[in-house]
Amino acid sequence: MSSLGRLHLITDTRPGRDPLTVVRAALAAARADLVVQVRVEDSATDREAYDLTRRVVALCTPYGATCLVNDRLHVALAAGVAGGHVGADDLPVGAARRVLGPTAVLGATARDPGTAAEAVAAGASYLGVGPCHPTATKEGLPPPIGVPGVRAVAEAVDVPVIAIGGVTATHVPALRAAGAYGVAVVGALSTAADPGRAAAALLEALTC
Ligand SMILES: Cc1ncc(COP(=O)(O)OP(=O)(O)O)c(N)n1
Ligand SMILES: Cc1nc(C(=O)O)sc1CCOP(=O)(O)O
Ligand SMILES: [Mg+2]
Repeated sequence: MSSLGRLHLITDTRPGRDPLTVVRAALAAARADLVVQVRVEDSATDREAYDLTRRVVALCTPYGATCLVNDRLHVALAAGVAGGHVGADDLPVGAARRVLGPTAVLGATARDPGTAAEAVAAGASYLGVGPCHPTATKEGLPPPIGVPGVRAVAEAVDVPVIAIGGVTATHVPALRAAGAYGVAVVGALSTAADPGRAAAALLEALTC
């Protein structure tokens, strides 16, 4: 079975957010079960992405947690992280696999079974599947696919399915029953009054 962590925290770098404080709290709760995906605003420079990634790596390493980089695979390679995540506007999955190499963790966004199967054939080692539920974190997404949409993808592939989009701990049982291996969240941790407690609740729901 995959050793990929089940709780994926995607950094919230919007103005006024404090991503490293959230990462620290989540690591204390989820330890090696945490995957931190460094995702910066499109307007951020590569230097800013690299600097944030290096700081996240320094936090993750003592816990054995995994760090990935969203979109910017050159930053992932330069920072020495475990891999990256790509979607429809990024490098194609096959090209991303060539960039990262055969053993890297490579996530791909898939919203339907056909796209999911193609991504796996091209080298994706996990899939980000959503949006499961409405979310205010990202604009321009298609309508939510819901739990049935996650199930349809999970039934079509044999790599871990990470459900994303408006996910909170209360959604996790249904998503797991639909075949999700884990979840990826922004707001459930970055807007929580107590991110450590929120991470513990998500992890408990994912592993109970
Ligand atoms: C785990 C996970 N799933 C989906 C996404 C979305 O990636 P993408 O479609 O490339 O959109 P951006 O995040 O780049 O705006 C993700 N990042 N992680
Ligand atoms: C970055 C991203 N990608 C999505 C997709 O469906 O591809 S949903 C999303 C935002 C997830 O944030 P939250 O947990 O706050 O809803
Ligand atoms: Mg992307």
